[in-house]
Amino acid sequence: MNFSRLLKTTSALTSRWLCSGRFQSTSAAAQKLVDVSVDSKTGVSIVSLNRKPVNSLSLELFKEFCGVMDDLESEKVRGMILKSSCDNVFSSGLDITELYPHPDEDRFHAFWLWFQETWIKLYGSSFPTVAFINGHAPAGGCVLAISCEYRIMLPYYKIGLNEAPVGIVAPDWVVNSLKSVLASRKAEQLLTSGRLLDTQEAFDIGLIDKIVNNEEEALARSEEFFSTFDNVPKLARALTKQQVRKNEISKLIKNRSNDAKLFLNHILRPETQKIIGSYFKSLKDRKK
Ligand SMILES: CC/C=C\C/C=C\CCC/C=C/CC(=O)SCCNC(=O)CCNC(=O)[C@H](O)C(C)(C)COP(=O)(O)OP(=O)(O)OC[C@H]1O[C@@H](n2cnc3c(N)ncnc32)[C@H](O)[C@@H]1OP(=O)(O)O
Repeated sequence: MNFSRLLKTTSALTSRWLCSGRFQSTSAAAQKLVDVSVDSKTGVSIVSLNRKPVNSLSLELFKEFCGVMDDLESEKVRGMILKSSCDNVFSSGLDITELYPHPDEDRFHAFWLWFQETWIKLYGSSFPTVAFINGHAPAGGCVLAISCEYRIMLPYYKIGLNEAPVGIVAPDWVVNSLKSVLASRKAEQLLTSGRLLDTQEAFDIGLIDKIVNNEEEALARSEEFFSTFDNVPKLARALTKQQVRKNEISKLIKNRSNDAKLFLNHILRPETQKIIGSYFKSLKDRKK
């Protein structure tokens, strides 16, 4: 099966979950979790995550994001910049309330499939993608950033995969996305320590590509990146990118339901619930 078909294909079980209307947000019409605008100068789409206060990643946000990615694919956009509408936070990672306390199993299964779907669409997009990391990007926030092709970050924020210290083990598709950006040894150090790096450290190890001081500079640097493809036929660029990324994506597509079951089992373990619970409490207590 060729890769474009594979991207559209998923197991019957997965399709049933992704296509079912269950877990529809009642306020979806009232509040957009993902905003899209077009930079009139460059024709590039700017996609802003808009789930206040910290863009924690919920099932509803993933669903809306995937819809936006489908639209951008069919409009054949020149490029996309992913950023945040929240002050100081790009994304705070998975919404911990999807994981704790003791999530409803059906919802968690659907939540995980939509997280996978988001990664498949972002990592495998045909058009060029830039993450403008305009705030902190821990855990799932970092996953979104490393799924893009190019990363531009404002100073003095933190980025990294801090799952291990909270008892969470990253799945292989996350590990491999990180290894597509960093050498294996650096990726392992970052994952096993769970350390969050500041902008300068992230730049020094190659986790991000540019540091900018404001949005205007970010748009200019993004444009430099997008214009490197101006003389490359769109289809050849897209197929080449997918050629580089297809093994990881194909592996997940063939293993989606199992991957979801594995994480559900992990999350439901009393020890994992306990660790996530005390982590969440410490997050809340920080402000007291
Ligand atoms: C779990 C699945 C198993 C295996 C999968 C393993 C790996 C897969 C790879 C991807 C998976 C990642 C797992 C995660 O993403 S778990 C989430 C990890 N996120 C974090 O550790 C970040 C936590 N947040 C923060 O550190 C700070 O909030 C932040 C620096 C982002 C912003 O700080 P700020 O001071 O600006 O805001 P706060 O006052 O802290 O936050 C405002 C309110 O929002 C709540 N909050 C913050 N983050 C989350 C979150 N991720 N989920 C839910 N709620 C969150 C915070 O508690 C505050 O609430 P209130 O106090 O106002 O009620």
